[in-house]
Amino acid sequence: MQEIIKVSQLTKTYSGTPAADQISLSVNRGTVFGLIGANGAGKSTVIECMLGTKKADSGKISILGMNPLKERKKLFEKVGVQFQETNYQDSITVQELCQVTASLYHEAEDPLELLSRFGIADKLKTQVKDLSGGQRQRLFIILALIPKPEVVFLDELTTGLDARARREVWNILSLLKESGLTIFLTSHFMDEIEKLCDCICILKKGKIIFYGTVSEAIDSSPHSRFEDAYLWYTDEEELTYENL
Ligand SMILES: Nc1ncnc2c1ncn2[C@@H]1O[C@H](COP(=O)(O)OP(=O)(O)OP(=O)(O)O)[C@@H](O)[C@H]1O
Repeated sequence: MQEIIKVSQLTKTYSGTPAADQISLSVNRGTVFGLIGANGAGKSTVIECMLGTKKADSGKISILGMNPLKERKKLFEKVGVQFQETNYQDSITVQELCQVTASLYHEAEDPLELLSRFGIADKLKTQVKDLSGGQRQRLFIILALIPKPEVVFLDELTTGLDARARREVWNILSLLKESGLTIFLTSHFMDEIEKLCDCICILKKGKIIFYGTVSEAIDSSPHSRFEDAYLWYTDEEELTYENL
């Protein structure tokens, strides 16, 4: 299997406190990798350093054989990104946003074809702010796919979606995986991680506390359900009980 992403010993510190501490991971082509952990565990920091939007203090990062800091422009022709708090101007329509995005790349997918494939071609003239949550997330996936990427980064893609919309997004991601796309995602939903990810990495306070498959995570914990195992790894279980 071809290694698409390789991170070795990545460290990023804010005011002396490491937000990412000696992180090493590897993602093979056509697989789905899930980076998980509690709020503040360091997921966004790791992703931003991987994409070169933040500079790591130390460590090596290679995506599609490129260094994201040195070859950012070239890399972004091959990588699709959807960030957690992407803000678009309020009055922009779906069509305008797709066109602006497509214009950023040498070789772009036809947005109309993608909109049709994901069932929102009828929303072309709709303003992005007027889309439902599920339609907006589908649009964000489409925007990430416009550069015809070999790998996509999806940060908390299904947050705020209802159960049906989440399932729709899962189906889309499964189809994309079948088509050979490599997917790197973060999520706070363990059912989603269990359903989609071939390999996971659990972060706690910037450090990797588990790396492997969901089944391995369950097997190495005292629990039989993945969410219980995750809470056990991250010590969130007590907190959850206290909150009940
Ligand atoms: N620019 C910054 N300056 C100082 N501290 C920061 C900065 N960015 C992040 N941090 C800190 O680094 C730690 C990791 O934050 P990060 O956003 O990477 O976590 P996360 O796992 O993505 O969290 P969430 O699930 O809430 O999105 C947190 O303690 C956060 O407060």
